[in-house]
Amino acid sequence: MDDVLQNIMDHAVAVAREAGQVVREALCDEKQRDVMTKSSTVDLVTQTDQRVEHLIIQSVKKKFPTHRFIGEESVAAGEACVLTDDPTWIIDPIDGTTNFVHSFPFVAVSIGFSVDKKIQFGVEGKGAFCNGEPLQVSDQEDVRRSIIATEFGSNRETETVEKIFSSLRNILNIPVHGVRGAGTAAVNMCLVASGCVEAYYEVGVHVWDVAAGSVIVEEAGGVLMDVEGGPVDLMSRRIVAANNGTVAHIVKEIDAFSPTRDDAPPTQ
Ligand SMILES: O=P(O)(O)OC(CO)CO
Ligand SMILES: [Mg+2]
Ligand SMILES: [Mg+2]
Repeated sequence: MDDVLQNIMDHAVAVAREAGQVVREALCDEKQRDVMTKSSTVDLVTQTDQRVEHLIIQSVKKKFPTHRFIGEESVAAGEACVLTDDPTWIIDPIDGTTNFVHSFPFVAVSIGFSVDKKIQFGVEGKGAFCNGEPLQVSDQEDVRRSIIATEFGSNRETETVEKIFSSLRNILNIPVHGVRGAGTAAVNMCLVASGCVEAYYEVGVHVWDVAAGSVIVEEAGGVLMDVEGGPVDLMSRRIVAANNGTVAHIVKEIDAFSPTRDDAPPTQ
């Protein structure tokens, strides 16, 4: 990794730790978990999500004034969600806001960095690390001996819920050892990267949920694909992250659908 990228990554790690401390403290303070809603009554946000995103963006702007941002709460406030070739920070200040609101203790600050539309950190084969320890995906080849992670999302339209349950039924009937969900895409992807979950799939995620996790999974030796088996498209709101191509065959059990893309032009 060249010095410029290393410098950017060091800043990302420092600001993520600072943001993590704010989230950790807010978890113990009911006032900082006051809930508001966004696209639906189950799409939650708090002042802490907004405050943490502001903290990260301001900190990065000071050091890298020409860089661009895609931030979950900025997009919710009306900013465009467009990935260009420019250096871009893709930020989810709290991934797992529903967990956060309920003090269910699995949340992540998720920060990805892209140049030329490719997520950069770690792409040069340097590996993925958790507190300095290298991460490695599971070597399990048999999906029947696997744990699969997924989530139910925040879309409660009947047709969507039916498809989510249809996929879940198919996966359970393989049969797999178990199905789990941490309530955060970023943590689910880190569970794949760390080898305790073989695969994670979801339809309905956003680019800020999966940008950072995608490179962590790949650097830990895993594979990414679309839920219909093609190449992953981080703006498509569909993702499979697996330990290897064999377990990734769960794609044939997924009842795929296509939510509105993150980079779709806003409807008037
Ligand atoms: O808590 P957030 O950031 O809304 O993210 C959810 C999915 O969109 C969990 O990954
Ligand atoms: Mg999120
Ligand atoms: Mg979030």
